[in-house]
Amino acid sequence: MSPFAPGPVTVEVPATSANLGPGFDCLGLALDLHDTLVGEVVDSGLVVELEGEGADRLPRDERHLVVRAMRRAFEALSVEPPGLVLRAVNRIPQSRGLGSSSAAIVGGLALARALVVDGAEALDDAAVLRLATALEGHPDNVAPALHGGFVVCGHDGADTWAVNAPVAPDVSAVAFVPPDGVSTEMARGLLPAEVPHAVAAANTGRAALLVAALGGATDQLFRATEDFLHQEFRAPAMPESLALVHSLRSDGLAALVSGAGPTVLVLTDGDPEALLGRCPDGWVAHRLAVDHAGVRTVVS
Ligand SMILES: Nc1ncnc2c1ncn2[C@@H]1O[C@H](COP(=O)(O)OP(=O)(O)OP(=O)(O)O)[C@@H](O)[C@H]1O
Ligand SMILES: N[C@@H](CCO)C(=O)O
Repeated sequence: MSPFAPGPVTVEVPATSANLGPGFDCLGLALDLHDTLVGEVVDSGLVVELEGEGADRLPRDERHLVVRAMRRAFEALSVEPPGLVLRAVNRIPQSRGLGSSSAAIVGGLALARALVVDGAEALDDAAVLRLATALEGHPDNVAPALHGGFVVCGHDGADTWAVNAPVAPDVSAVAFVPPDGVSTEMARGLLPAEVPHAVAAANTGRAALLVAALGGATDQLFRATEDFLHQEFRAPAMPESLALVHSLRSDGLAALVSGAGPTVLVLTDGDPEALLGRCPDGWVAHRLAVDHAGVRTVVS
């Protein structure tokens, strides 16, 4: 009997915003903007069809990140498909700090396990989180892409963990996406090896406050999105993003650099429409609700 489920199988995977200000590498939020992946096991070969964001740039062979993630999942499940077709409709802007690589990784792992009979039991969410974190290098985008909602997460040499925390129903976000990207790898290279104890202490307080603020104490969102660990260090790679963050914050708005940037995200418990006029020329503004589902298989 074939170990593979009859295809094609479709998964949808959300964009994510990591850090959210002070939660460097440990806080992330899933957002209502999705890539769609359709996969099928066939007799031979590899076909990759792309539409939308990155379709003119991304490789259409084994180097494609979704394909690499799928291969990793098949390996973990001890199966090897004779051939594979992947169709991707990409809506998440890439290299902008909205978790596109994590969406590709989590989407690829989820798609592969859905293509294997009993794959979801053999490769459960905890296993997907471990594999995805290993591929991405840190968990704060992959965890919300997997689970949806607001996630507190971390990893060390032995363990990877992710816990959902509540989000007040009136919280939503506006993302201001600049025309040019910055690679996460490059942005991580700008960070210092050490910070003073007082800086670490201040940042810890803001991160803890953010959990309470998103959970309902929304009058604290402005203070709770203050960061001391990464945003300013990355300014040389994204000066316009930092200028926009400063300008929005000077008006009391809970603005932050999304992930490794350069997108600027504003968290609000008010009318997001009112923020759209702050979008710089040439940038694109997205009003984004919180995604509570995480990656999901679409049953047609
Ligand atoms: N949908 C996709 N399909 C295939 N590869 C992708 C896809 N999305 C991203 N990638 C790969 O990941 C790279 C971008 O990853 P990077 O971590 O730099 O940015 P990001 O994930 O968009 O931002 P952040 O991690 O700050 O949220 C792209 O250059 C591409 O190689
Ligand atoms: N925590 C990560 C998120 C981007 O992937 C960073 O800021 O580098």
